[in-house]
Amino acid sequence: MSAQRTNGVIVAIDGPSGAGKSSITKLLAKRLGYLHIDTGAMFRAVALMSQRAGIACDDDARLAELCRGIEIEFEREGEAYRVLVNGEDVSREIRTEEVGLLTSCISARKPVREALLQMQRKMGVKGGVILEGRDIGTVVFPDAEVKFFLTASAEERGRRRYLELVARGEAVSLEETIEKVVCRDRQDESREHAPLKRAEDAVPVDSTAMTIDEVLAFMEKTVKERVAA
Ligand SMILES: Nc1ncnc2c1ncn2[C@@H]1O[C@H](COP(=O)(O)OP(=O)(O)O)[C@@H](O)[C@H]1O
Ligand SMILES: Nc1ccn([C@@H]2O[C@H](COP(=O)(O)OP(=O)(O)O)[C@@H](O)[C@H]2O)c(=O)n1
Repeated sequence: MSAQRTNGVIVAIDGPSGAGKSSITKLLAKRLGYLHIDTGAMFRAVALMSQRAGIACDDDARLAELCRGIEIEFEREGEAYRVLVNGEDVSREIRTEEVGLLTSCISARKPVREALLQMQRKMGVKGGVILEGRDIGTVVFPDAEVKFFLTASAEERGRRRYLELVARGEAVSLEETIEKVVCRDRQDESREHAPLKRAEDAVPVDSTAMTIDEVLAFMEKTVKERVAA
């Protein structure tokens, strides 16, 4: 293990939307006493700020300038966490479907990826962390001690997202939600910089027919075995 990992190992969890990354990471981090870093929330925060500033999705110069002036923090309170941008709590605002789709465009831009890469490495370098996203095991921490690639069928991931939106009171259809999930995945997989893909040494986990508890138990066991080895 790298000498910089004074707090423990780094666990990377990557995968497409709705695979269960955030839910599992939150629970796994609690069990292991590790810090949870939701990198998707960081990209969402940048997307929200670019929307507010009226920056076009492909205006790299203005996106670079925006990123230079942004400070993103996670404020933790028990199991919950808030996402702060320059001190403002944007936790709710970044979770809409609209911001999700915009995020997928913004996150493909090089200046945005470079800025967040530096922030994420700084947050995780000491170890004792689980980072979840799309490129953690391939780009952010290719030397992470444990890597998972969490997937589920597009139908199941769309169904999960649909249930979440309905519970929030949003009027959406199942078909439309599955379509949006598939569209965002395709965009994330086909981009030039840090596309969504499984690292060769990541453990694949297909959660289509697994409960959250089953996925959690498998990952916890895997991390503990790797750490012991
Ligand atoms: N294995 C699972 N079985 C059923 N529902 C799940 C499972 N994993 C996650 N979910 C639910 O699916 C939704 C999306 O999960 P989330 O953790 O936000 O995925 P991601 O972070 O990969 O986008 C949440 O409502 C979550 O409770
Ligand atoms: N490490 C990461 C994390 C997220 N992202 C981008 O951010 C978007 C939102 O990520 P998220 O994890 O919050 O999305 P959901 O899985 O919650 O739908 C993704 O669709 C990607 O475009 C990324 O490019 N790299």
